[in-house]
Amino acid sequence: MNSSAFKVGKVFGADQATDTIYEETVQPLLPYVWEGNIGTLFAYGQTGSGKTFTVSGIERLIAKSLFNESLAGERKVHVCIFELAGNSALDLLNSRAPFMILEDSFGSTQLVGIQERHVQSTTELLDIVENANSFRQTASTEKNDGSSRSHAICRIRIENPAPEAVEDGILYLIDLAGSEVARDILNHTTDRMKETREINISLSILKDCIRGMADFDTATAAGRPLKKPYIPFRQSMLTKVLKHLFDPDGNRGCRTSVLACVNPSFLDTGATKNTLRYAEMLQSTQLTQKAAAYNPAVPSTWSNKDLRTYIRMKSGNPSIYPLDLAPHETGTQLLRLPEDEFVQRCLKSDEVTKEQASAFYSKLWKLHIDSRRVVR
Ligand SMILES: Nc1ncnc2c1ncn2[C@@H]1O[C@H](COP(=O)(O)OP(=O)(O)OP(=O)(O)O)[C@@H](O)[C@H]1O
Repeated sequence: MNSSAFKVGKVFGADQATDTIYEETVQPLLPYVWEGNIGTLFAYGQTGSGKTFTVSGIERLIAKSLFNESLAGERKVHVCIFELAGNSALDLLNSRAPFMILEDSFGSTQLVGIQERHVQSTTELLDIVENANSFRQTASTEKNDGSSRSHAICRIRIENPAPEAVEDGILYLIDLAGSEVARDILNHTTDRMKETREINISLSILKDCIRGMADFDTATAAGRPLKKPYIPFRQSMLTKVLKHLFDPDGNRGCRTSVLACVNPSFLDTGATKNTLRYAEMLQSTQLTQKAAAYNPAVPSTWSNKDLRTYIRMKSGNPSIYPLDLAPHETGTQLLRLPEDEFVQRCLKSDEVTKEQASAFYSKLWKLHIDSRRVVR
């Protein structure tokens, strides 16, 4: 017999409960997300290896943790749940209505047309998750009678109502569709073959992104960073949603836990080795981004202090009072303000005219758009 060794963060055996997996992999993400960062959990592995079982269990445990007293500070919790099947993005909280996945001018992924629910208790969140799961597309495969034939994503957005809060925290819980090997798809119909092909394409783009990040990290660690890695995250809807992990120009703090699920059977050895190979690659990559450093030409990197300095220096004569225009906002938050409100705030400063305020709004936006061109 040949044996193979893989280095991963932690190993959980068949006798371990989902609670243990949750405590060691996902619970540590919660305080991080609570403070305005992005946490991601994704489960991958071949069909029938326990992804849906584990992620559903974790969703239930999160519903309990989010509303207990251990996380300090007032927050609002918003949830949306959707699936990515083939080339469609479908809203599981709105009877599988289609919606679009787009990128805004700040480089953030936006789910346009999806329904997001404000939840205030564990029971409410549990009901929503259960309701969404009942809409999920499943079918029987050789390995799993209730196999998920789509990627299911639960996005929990944590809004901090405090005025000085920076960004909303986001937790993504992702149950990927299972990969199937050739032996298991011999009896599939044409439609099922097409579906399997689409699943395999999106999983393969995910792997390309992981490999791209791993190569970049290895080169950087060895002191010879690649110029700018090409990571094909815009090639599938799944990796567009996971853009925060793969975009080399990303500027949000994020941490990720990955569950690599395997079947302990002799016939599945090939698929298991493949899953573990990527788990090992992910272990060294860690998919952790740091917030972008301050750049005077990129308004989305400005703190409130940087923004106030810019307003003081560049708002013209008479100058706009920084405290009137941006009492606590960052560069990104000020840019997201509707133009009317921006102008109204400027008009609080002595002798500032509407024309001057509008011109300053345009100047800031021009700088932002130019900075996006440089970033790309
Ligand atoms: N830890 C576990 N304990 C008990 N039963 C489990 C466990 N993990 C999975 N199962 C059972 O194994 C079967 C397959 O699991 P599951 O549907 O979670 O696999 P999957 O990886 O999501 O598959 P697919 O990719 O086909 O959707 C289910 O009947 C599930 O209840």
